[in-house]
Amino acid sequence: MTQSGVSSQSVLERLGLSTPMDLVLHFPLRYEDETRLASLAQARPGRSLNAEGEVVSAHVVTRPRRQLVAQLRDDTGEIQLRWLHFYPSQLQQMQPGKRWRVRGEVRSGFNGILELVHPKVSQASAPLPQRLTPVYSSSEGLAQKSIMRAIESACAQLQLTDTLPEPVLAELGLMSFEDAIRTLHWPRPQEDIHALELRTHPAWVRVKFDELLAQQLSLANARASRQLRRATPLPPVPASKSEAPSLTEALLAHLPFELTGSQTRCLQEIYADLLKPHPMHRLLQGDVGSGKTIVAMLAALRAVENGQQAAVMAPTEILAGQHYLKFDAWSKALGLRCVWLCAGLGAKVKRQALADIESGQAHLIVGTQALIQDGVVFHNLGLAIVDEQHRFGVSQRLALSRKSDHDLLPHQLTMSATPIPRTLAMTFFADLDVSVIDERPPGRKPVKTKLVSAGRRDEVIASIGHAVRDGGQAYWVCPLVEESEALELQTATQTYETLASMLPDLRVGMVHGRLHPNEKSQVMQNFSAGEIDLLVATTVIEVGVDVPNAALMVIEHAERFGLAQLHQLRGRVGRGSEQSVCILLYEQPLSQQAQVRLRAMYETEDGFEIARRDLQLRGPGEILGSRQSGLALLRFADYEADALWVEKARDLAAHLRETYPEIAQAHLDRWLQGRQEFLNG
Ligand SMILES: Nc1ncnc2c1ncn2[C@@H]1O[C@H](COP(=O)(O)OP(=O)(O)OP(=O)(O)O)[C@@H](O)[C@H]1O
Repeated sequence: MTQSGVSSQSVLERLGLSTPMDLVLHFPLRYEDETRLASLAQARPGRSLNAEGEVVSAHVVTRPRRQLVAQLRDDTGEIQLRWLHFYPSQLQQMQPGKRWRVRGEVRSGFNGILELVHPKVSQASAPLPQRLTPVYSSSEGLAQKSIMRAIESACAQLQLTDTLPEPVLAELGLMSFEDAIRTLHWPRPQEDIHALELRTHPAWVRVKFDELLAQQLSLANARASRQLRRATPLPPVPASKSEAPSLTEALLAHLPFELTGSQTRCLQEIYADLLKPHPMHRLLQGDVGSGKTIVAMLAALRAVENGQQAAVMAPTEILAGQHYLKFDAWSKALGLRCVWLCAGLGAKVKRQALADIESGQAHLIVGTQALIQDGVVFHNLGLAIVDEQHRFGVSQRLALSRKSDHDLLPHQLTMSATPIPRTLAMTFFADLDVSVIDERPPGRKPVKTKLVSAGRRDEVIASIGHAVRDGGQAYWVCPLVEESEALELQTATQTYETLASMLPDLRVGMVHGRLHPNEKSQVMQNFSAGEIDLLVATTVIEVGVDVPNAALMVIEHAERFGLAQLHQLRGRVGRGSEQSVCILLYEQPLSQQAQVRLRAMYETEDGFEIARRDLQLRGPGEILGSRQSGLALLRFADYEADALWVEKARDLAAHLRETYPEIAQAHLDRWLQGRQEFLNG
């Protein structure tokens, strides 16, 4: 029991330390060196001191407040000891003539007198510890000693045997597990405290490597278990005897453009997966406007050609609606039926849609989360396409895959317009195969980005008037109000009214999150059809909106938006052959972070570069979604600083699984203890 009466066990559990492995991996925050004694003359302000001496005097002073002050002396000098709160026993302890060992941080007190405030006091001449003293993060009611004892007993219980064979350690230049753990908890005096605290010490390298290895093994297991699942292979279907072109050939002939090399390569990668009797699990990445939609449609057609259905799910009605417009137009051209499903459908239309999905009359189905609701029964779902997957929870993503019959899983293609560097993707989405569209359709001019201070708002409004009178269309993106959707709507409405009155000859429209889905898609359709000149919008237009004639975008209060979000928004322009302009209106003063973001937007239009800078600003967890990326599995390793080890861990994981599965299992078992995330990858 601890002083407060709470058991140490329950405090440890509150700290998340419930298994022996949790305790073994509860490393010190810092260390103190009590293995050497210094003389009092060596005391320096700001440094810690471990010294012995004799009490010369001790008394209680009452001004400015009651406190205990003592003087300690050795052959070289003196130091003052001070307690702001004290027990009578401490006054007793400090009787003149007694010798003590004291330890603490030296500070320069009143009149420059060097002193230790609340020093640690122990017997003089006691043997010095042989190891550096660890200091652990703790919680009220749990003494450092109790944590140390718990860790010691956990180490004894686990025995710290190595999961990796000697030759592997030698080849990688790694310390043994036991040495690493002992060094981290009880370092020898000669160890480099700095490297230990900065987590660059070889002992840290070993722990981080073990963690990365467990992560890679876990992801590889997830991938392997997918290989055991079955899916219907979707091979190319030869054109019919009548020599009519296949659906794919017909669509390619119908398109007003040729696929880029990048699109073709990604499509080939998808086709190769679809040939297999296991479910595809591929991420299609491409910068904004790189042309992912047509690649997804061609993949969907491969399912349809094989007599299977394909479904496309997107996280917002606007995005799903944009996809639907395209998929439906292509379907009509091919004589196929594409069905739309979202929450706001009227009862009759919904009934018909559900019936068509179940009977197989619907070849393609596009919609929102409504697709994974209980009432939706697919006739035979061969391919599930999920857009902007990081916006869905894991269970929602998987739910669509489970919408197939029996034990056959559909193939799964996820799409993302938030490109992350390829190596990062391969490392952290190790359970996904990745295709990247890294080329833009030809003829696109780079978007001109201008940073304009809010003081020049009126000039900007006037320039919209000019652009529209020249036949263009424009977006005006309203400020993000994170705290309140209602306030955001209010701002949008005011902006709409101001712009409409300042630009009376323009047809101004407005779209925001609170609109009924049908109204939203009506506004978007009107804008696409050129019936609206200026669209005032909240960030609902962030993803997927594709109106090539809109070549001007103004983002108000650009400093409030995240970098990825600004890039997505800007991606709505620059989709036609016209020169596009994106005006970032900002309000002074700018925070340091906002300056970095706006500068990045000004300097580059490359989504991968933007993603790289965003990673630096926000760290990967925010961007990738920590749960689905395997990042949740990492407590110690850092994706960037330890990139070199990530690759080695990946190689070793593959080697062990192939050649020494029992070692792979033992390693994973050790790291699994208490870490549920490792269980299913
Ligand atoms: N190979 C191509 N050549 C010319 N235009 C193309 C090509 N591929 C796609 N496009 C056109 O480029 C525009 C952008 O394509 P798409 O909407 O698929 O981009 P995206 O990758 O989905 O981007 P976002 O994530 O921003 O929506 C569309 O108007 C599309 O018709």
